[in-house]
Amino acid sequence: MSAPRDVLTINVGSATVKAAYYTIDAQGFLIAPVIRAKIAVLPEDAHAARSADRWLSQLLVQLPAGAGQPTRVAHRVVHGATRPGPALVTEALMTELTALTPLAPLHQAPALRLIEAAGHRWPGVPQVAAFDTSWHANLAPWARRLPLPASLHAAGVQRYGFHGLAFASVMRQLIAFDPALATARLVLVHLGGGSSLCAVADGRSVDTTMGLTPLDGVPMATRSGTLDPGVVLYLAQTLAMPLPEIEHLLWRDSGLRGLSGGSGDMRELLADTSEPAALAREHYAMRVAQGIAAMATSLGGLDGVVFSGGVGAGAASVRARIAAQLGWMGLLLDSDANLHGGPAVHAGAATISAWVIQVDEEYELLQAALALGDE
Ligand SMILES: Nc1ncnc2c1ncn2[C@@H]1O[C@H](COP(=O)(O)OP(=O)(O)O)[C@@H](O)[C@H]1O
Ligand SMILES: CC(=O)OP(=O)(O)O
Ligand SMILES: [Mg+2]
Repeated sequence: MSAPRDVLTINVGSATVKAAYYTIDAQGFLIAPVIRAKIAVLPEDAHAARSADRWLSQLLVQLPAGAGQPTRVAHRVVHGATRPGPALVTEALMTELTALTPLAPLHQAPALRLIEAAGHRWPGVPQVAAFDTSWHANLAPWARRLPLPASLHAAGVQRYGFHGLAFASVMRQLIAFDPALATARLVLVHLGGGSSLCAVADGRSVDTTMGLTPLDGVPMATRSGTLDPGVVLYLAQTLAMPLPEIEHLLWRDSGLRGLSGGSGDMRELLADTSEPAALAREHYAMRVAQGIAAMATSLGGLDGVVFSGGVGAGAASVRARIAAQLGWMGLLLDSDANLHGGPAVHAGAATISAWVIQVDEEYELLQAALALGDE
């Protein structure tokens, strides 16, 4: 198989679907500007099977006509269980990834349907899947284990962690700014539609806030994050709430949306002067700040914090509010630098450096496509 020349990348997030089109030479160097496309995921897109082909069309019309003939397509697939790296899409792989669908209901099915839609549109064009979970392949054993019996661990009920392409992108860019950070103790704070934190030592994930599914950890736009498991039992047993309703509640009606009683979109919440919106912002910032301290504890100390994602990189006031809880540990932001979005946003007196990075998951997908280029 010859080296890929035109790579289309597709990244299904919970709030957005992002595509990028790369034209590269045989050595993998870009020979034309990257072209990007983005669409919002709407509530009616919950029925992913019907949305994938339309999403692909909507993305393609944002790309120039010549960009319609990729020689390789690379997809972000959120759940890859313990797969350590990207893989070429085969029927066997699709079967394996389909079995993981219940563990990532907002992401897995849409990504798999997009793989099928691209397969129909460009028959014979090789496709690559790159997994969010692969970044966490070296989690500390104690972090990998959930506090449950070993038989469940053996059955796959473990912490996998997510946002791996985003974290890889953050580290790639961060090290370019300051090579010394390659060996530092870092907490990566990815706040988007979904949000998770990652404790990084020597460039590797050792702990993270998401677990078996991307429902765990800090509260998100519409997901609850960590919740007393007794709540789920109470909803089912005492309130007789059917399981599909519980699932809908936890994935789509909780987090910022549940707290505010309205929007889960941080841009809207920041403009909302109501009391529930204020409570939602406060709860969110406190839980994220606690998460940073928890991840720092996993590392035994902290050298740097990096904010990313739509909220993390886009909302200076949210960063300021989170950092305001962590001054005691030496996280101090420079208000001007923070307002302007960095990349370095720490104050002179800070003992922990702070950064803002725009993730480029699409570039990580390109690397995955190139890595499998000659198979
Ligand atoms: N400038 C901004 N300020 C605050 N929030 C923002 C900003 N830009 C985007 N967001 C929020 O970021 C979320 C989308 O983040 P993103 O990382 O792009 O999405 P996804 O999780 O789908 O990858 C949306 O919920 C939106 O509320
Ligand atoms: C894993 C996950 O939640 O991804 P996103 O934030 O892109 O929805
Ligand atoms: Mg994302």
